[in-house]
This record gives sequence, C-alpha cells and structure tokens, in this order.
Amino acid sequence: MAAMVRLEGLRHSFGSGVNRRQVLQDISLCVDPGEVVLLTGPSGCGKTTLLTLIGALRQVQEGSVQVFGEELKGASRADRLKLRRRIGMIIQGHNLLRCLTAEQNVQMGADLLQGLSYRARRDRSREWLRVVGLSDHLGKLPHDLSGGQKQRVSIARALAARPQLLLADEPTASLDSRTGREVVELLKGLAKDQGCGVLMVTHDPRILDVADRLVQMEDGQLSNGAFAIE
Ligand SMILES: Nc1ncnc2c1ncn2[C@@H]1O[C@H](COP(=O)(O)OP(=O)(O)OP(=O)(O)O)[C@@H](O)[C@H]1O
Repeated sequence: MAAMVRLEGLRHSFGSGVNRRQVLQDISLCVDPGEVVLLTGPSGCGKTTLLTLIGALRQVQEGSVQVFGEELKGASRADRLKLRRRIGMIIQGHNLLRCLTAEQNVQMGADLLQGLSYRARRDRSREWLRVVGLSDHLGKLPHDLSGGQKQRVSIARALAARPQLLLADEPTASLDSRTGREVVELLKGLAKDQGCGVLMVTHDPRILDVADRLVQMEDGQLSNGAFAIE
C-alpha cells in the first residue's frame, strides 16, 4: 500500500544569518491511507510548520515531502495548488471568510468537487453543517459565531471537499468534550470509510484513543517514542 504522506530527512528553518533558526530537523514519517496519526509535542516544537509543509502551503527547503506519491520539493506553484485541492486542512484561527455566511464558507469546500450541480453542492454543505451541529446557524457570519462554532464550520468546510488527506491543527481546541469527541469520531470515520489519511496535531489528552499511531515531537525532531496503539 503506497503511503499518502512520506517524509524523509525533512529540515526547515526560518530567518537568515544570525537570526536563522532550524525548527525541523531530519523528520521522517509516513501516513498510510485510512490511518489516523496523532502528533503531539510542546508548544513551539514545530508541529504546525510540519503540517503546512505537508499541506503544500510552504516550500520545502531540504529533504523530501511526498504527498500522494508526488514530490513537493521543487514543485511549481501550480502543482502545489493542484495537490492542495485533494487535501483538507483544519487550521488554527479557523481561516473563514468574514464576509461569507457559515453555509457559504462550507460551500467553498464543496465547490472544489467537480461535476456536482449547485444544488448538490449546497445540499452537501448543509449536510456537513448538520453533522457538526450547526443547522440553526447556516446564515450567520463568522463574527456572530463562537470560537467553537467557527471551528466546526472550518471542519465542515474541510470535509465537504471530500479530501483524500486531512491535516488538522488542534481541531478540538475550542470545543467542549462532547463536541470534541464527536468531531474526532467523524474524522476517524472519514479515515476508515473513505480511506482518507488523517494527521492531527493535538494537545488534547481526551482524544488520544482515536489514533492508530501516536507520534511525539520535541525540538523539531520526532522522538523514538512514536508508537502504535493496540
Ligand atoms: N513564519 C515564521 N517565521 C519565523 N519563525 C516562525 C514562523 N513560524 C513559526 N516560527 C517559529 O518556529 C517554531 C515552531 O513553530 P510552530 O508553530 O511550528 O510550533 P508548534 O509546535 O505548532 O507550536 P504550538 O503548539 O504553540 O502551535 C516556533 O519557535 C515559532 O516561533
């Protein structure tokens, strides 16, 4: 089975000259189709940087990042854009468009699907908003939603695009424990039913049991403590 994500000898730094700081050092990691991998580690150790590199949001500086078998190092902007259409990202700060309603934000995800009518894409958006418990908030702007509700809109938007790979940065951060549990069960279902690979950064000890594999990061390195959940 080909890995969805394959990282080898990945390094990344920010800044230049005396201000240059290496934040990822020699990272190697695979995520298989249908696998849920949880990435934990102290604040500032490089988890978000790693997710954004896999999500083709940053240029790879050193080492290899393969997603769906395609090498991202040296990939053109157009190729990275094409790849991003197959990747769902739930990022911190929600990244919702402020002038669009919850429904319209989710529809942006559904719009990435080819061959669906407007009505089918709208129904799909509404269905995902229902799944995340926001049926009563379709017409609200992000400004009128709580942090947890915005998080759920962002999750619905990522899932509406039927991603083959899902990268989630602290998806349960602003959710109560019940909603947080529902959301991770949803992501796990996506992995198991659709063979989607899921890589999730989390500090939330309540959700560690959904992982097929836990990976720990410290100071830009994956520790040998990466282990499989029985
Ligand atoms: N654009 C940037 N320019 C300079 N330094 C950056 C940039 N982005 C991140 N960093 C630094 O890189 C290091 C790793 O940051 P990153 O956000 O990847 O960590 P993290 O493990 O996700 O942290 P947290 O759990 O707090 O979100 C931090 O020291 C951060 O300050």
